[in-house]
Amino acid sequence: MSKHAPTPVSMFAPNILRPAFVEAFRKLDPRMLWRNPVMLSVEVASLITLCTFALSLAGKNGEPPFFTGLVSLFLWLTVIFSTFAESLAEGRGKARAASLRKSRTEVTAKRLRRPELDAPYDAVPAEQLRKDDYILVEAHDMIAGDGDVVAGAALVNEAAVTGESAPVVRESGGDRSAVTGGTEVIANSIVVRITANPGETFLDRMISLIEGAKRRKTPNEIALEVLLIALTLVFFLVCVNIRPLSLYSAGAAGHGAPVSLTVLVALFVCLAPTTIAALLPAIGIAGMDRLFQKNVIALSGRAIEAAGDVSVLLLDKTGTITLGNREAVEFVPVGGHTETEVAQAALMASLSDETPEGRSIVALAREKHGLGAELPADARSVPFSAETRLSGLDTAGVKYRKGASDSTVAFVTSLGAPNVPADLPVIVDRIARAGATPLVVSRDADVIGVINLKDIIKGGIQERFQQLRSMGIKTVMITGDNQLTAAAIAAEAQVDDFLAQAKPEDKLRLIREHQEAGFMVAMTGDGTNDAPALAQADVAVAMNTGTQPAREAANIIDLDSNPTKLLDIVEVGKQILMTRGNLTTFSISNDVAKYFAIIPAMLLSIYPQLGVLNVMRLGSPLSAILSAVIFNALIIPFLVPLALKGTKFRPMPAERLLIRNLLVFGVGGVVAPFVGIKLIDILVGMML
Ligand SMILES: Nc1ncnc2c1ncn2[C@@H]1O[C@H](COP(=O)(O)OP(=O)(O)OP(=O)(O)O)[C@@H](O)[C@H]1O
Ligand SMILES: [K+]
Ligand SMILES: [Mg+2]
Repeated sequence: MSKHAPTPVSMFAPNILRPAFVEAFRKLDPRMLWRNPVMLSVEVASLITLCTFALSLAGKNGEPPFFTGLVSLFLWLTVIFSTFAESLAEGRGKARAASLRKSRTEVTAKRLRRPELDAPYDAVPAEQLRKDDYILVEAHDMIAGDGDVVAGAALVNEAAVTGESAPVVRESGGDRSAVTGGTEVIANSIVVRITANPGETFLDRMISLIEGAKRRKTPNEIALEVLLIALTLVFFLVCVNIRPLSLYSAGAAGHGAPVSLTVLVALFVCLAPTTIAALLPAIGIAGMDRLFQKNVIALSGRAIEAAGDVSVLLLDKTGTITLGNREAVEFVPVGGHTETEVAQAALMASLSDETPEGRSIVALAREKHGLGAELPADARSVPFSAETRLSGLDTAGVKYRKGASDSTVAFVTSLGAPNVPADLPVIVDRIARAGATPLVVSRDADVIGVINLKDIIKGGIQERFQQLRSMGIKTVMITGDNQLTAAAIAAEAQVDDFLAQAKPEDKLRLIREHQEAGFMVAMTGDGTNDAPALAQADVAVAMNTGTQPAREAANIIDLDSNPTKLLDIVEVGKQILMTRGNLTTFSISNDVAKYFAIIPAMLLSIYPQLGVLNVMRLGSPLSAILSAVIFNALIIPFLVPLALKGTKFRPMPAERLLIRNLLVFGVGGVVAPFVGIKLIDILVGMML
């Protein structure tokens, strides 16, 4: 269906592996590594062992150089495997960012002196454009910056940003007015009001995000990291105290050697939670990348993780569940008026209405009834707002209005002596029950008729809502539209619940209520009137086809404008949380085996009784320590594919999943090193 910009398919493709390898060494710089304190401590440990290796080469250290050398080598590898995993996770994003940069070529903009299609303009380089400048974009021009269409309508090719090759309509007035810099107009001309200064555009944000420049740790990540640092500190203190203890004990026993610095450092690294610390950054980055491959731009990792815990999804109707091009298809008279009268009044009420609905009414009046009119000189226009749900025009002392049924009836009532025909509710009902939007037309205090605005539900939406339901996520449609239309669309789309006649503040309130009840709330929307609700939601997904305010209030943008994308977002969110938990369990239960390998080896010469702990029957004390260090390093690349691809997601109840994972990774984490260290010990024994 959609053609994506050429990006490397696999994280392990050669053109990703090679730069990641170089990057892995660059990340060894302590100024970069300090973001991962546990790995920084391993780097310091590697440096120390490098020194003990140099000393043993010079014969100033009792230990054999092969031992100190191999320990040092594998400690360095432990750090490099970690930086390599992170670089691999960033790889595909960097490649895509590079191709985005290329598409952001030098553009010349036509800066208008007045915000009109035929006003004179100056040609200026795109970098000189500022917020609130107006530019003219004609066929085959590249749009020079982010903005809103304020006049005209055009076909735009957004492939550079979305990877989608089918052109989309961008027009002034409605919920499809936002344009993105770097995309190309392929037919017609538009006037665009620039909304972002150079360097702050959507493309810029996207590039810096996927390059990792703006990546912040999520609260979950920080919490886990604090735990890992605390564990590391504890093991550090243990190791620091072993040396004086062993010195004293060796003296008191009169035999045995005190524990060497190399062995202490090795012990420290083996006990510290290095496996999870090494893979922690890669897990989050890879998750964002997996979403990105699905054309979803997450502006924060926190939003994705919140999606893993979402229990309610609110969606707006028009433009989110439906295609959003509500078009007038019929004028229906009431109270003995004629169809032409309705068309006439509807036309007058829409002459200055720049929304797509308004324009479609003018078009229908012209095409079907041959009507047309110039905007009268004395006209005072009443623009549509989501608050009033009404729009119209006052001219020559006559008030023309059209709007939601209750709003229009309330308006004519407010004028005094209203004429609301008895057949109005019947007509409004008929249209609404079919899932269309009825707009009631009035001329002063007279209700003349009803406009039928049709909209179409996006394809394949029902089964995706069904899937959300099976994951325990409730879907609620909120719309400014009337009860009957809302009910009809809700039934067709198969959402769990709906709220009709909602004003922007109702959407906001509904979200707050759910949040106060302790639920994580996701909101999907496209309109300016959705922006406050989007800003309040924990997970706020804006359709890329939506308005600029909606896209700014959101923390996730779906380039494909598909409301059911939340399913993918939830899945990736859950995967990130699960992968992190699983690898932490694995990493910590690994320690059990390492105790059995290292402690007896280390203190055997002082306390021969410790031999009973040597259940693994490892070759020699040196080989035991070496094997533990090698295992500790090699387990990281072994787990990289799991960290990057994420734990396979299974829709099952959370508790069962938790127990299953604890069993697999907890027990696996204990068993794996017993087997691994024993095997490496045999290999080391054969080499010596
Ligand atoms: N141009 C217009 N002139 C007059 N009334 C309109 C116009 N456009 C919409 N309406 C009426 O106002 C109501 C609210 O419209 P609005 O687009 O704000 O709804 P919304 O909350 O965005 O809907 P949704 O949530 O379904 O997108 C519509 O249901 C319709 O009855
Ligand atoms: K470790
Ligand atoms: Mg809307």
